[in-house]
Amino acid sequence: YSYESIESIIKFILSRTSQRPEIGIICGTGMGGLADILYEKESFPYKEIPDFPVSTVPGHLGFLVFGKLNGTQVICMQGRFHVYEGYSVWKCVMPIRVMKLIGVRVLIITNAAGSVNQNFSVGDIMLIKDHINFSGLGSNNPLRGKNDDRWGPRFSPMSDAYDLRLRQLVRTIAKKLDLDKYLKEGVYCMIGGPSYETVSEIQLLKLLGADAVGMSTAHEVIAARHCAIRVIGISLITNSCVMKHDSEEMPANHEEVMEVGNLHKKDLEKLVTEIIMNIDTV
Ligand SMILES: O=P(O)(O)O[C@H]1O[C@H](CO)[C@@H](O)[C@H]1O
Ligand SMILES: Nc1nc2[nH]cnc2c(=O)[nH]1
Repeated sequence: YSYESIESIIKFILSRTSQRPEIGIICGTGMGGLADILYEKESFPYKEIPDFPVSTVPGHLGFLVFGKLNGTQVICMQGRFHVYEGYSVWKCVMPIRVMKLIGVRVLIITNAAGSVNQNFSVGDIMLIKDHINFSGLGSNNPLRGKNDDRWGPRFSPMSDAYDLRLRQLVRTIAKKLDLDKYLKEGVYCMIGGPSYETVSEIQLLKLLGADAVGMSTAHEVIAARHCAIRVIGISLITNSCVMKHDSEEMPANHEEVMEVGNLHKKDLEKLVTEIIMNIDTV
C-alpha cells in the first residue's frame, strides 16, 4: 500500500463518519466485545472498505468501529490480521497507518496469549513492557521495502516501544479498579503460528526471557511506533503453555482461548474504559 492508497481508503471512511478519534483499540481474540463500551457507534465491515483485508479467524469479527466513551472518540478494530492467515506482514499492519491518518495518537493493542512465566495464571492481564519479535528477527518486518518518510524514518528505534508513562497509568488504574491482583507485567513473544508451540519451543522462549506467547501484536507495534503512535500493549493470559514433556496437561486450543477471552472481558472492558478516560493524547 502506497501512502496515496492509504489516503484513498481514508477518504472512503472519513466521508462516511464525522468522528475523528485520537485513540485506537485493537481487539484480541475473543475481545471484540471491547467495542461494546462505545456509544454512538458507526461500524464498517472490513469487506466493504476498499482494499481492506478480511478477518478469517474465529473470535475476530471484522469491523472497523467508531464510537464514543464519555465524550472521547475512539476507533476500534474488531478483528485483526495475522501473518498465518496468509497476509503479508505489511498488509497485516495497514489498518494502523489508516488509524494514523485518521489522527490516532495512542493505540491500545490487546491480545490473547499463553503464559510462559509460571507465576502467571489464566485470567491474568499482562501489561506488555517489551516484545521479542521472533518471526520478525529475520526479515519478516512490516517496514521491509522502500521507506516512505511521510510515515517515519528508515530505521525505527524500538527500545521505548511500550510507552513508560502509559504503563504507569495502566498500573495506577488497575490498582484503583482493584484489578492489580491480576495485573502482571512482562515480555510478549510473537511467533508466526498458526501451530502452537512444542514443549521444547516453550522452554526456549522461557530461556529467552519471554513471559507470554502469541501470534500477533509485535508487527502492529512496529508499524505504530514507526509513525509515532504511542502504544499500550495488554495480553490476556488465556492458557498456560505446557512446559514439560510427557505432561498430561491440556494442549493449547483456540476454543479455550476464545472462552477465556469471553470470561474475562468485563475486567478488560473496565480497564480499557478507565484508560481511555484518563489518557492524555498530547
Ligand atoms: O493475538 P490474538 O489475535 O489475540 O490471538 C491469539 O489467539 C490465536 C490462537 O488461539 C492466535 O491468533 C493468537 O495470536
Ligand atoms: N502462540 C500462541 N498463541 C496463543 N494465543 C493464545 N494462547 C496462545 C499460545 O499458547 N500460544
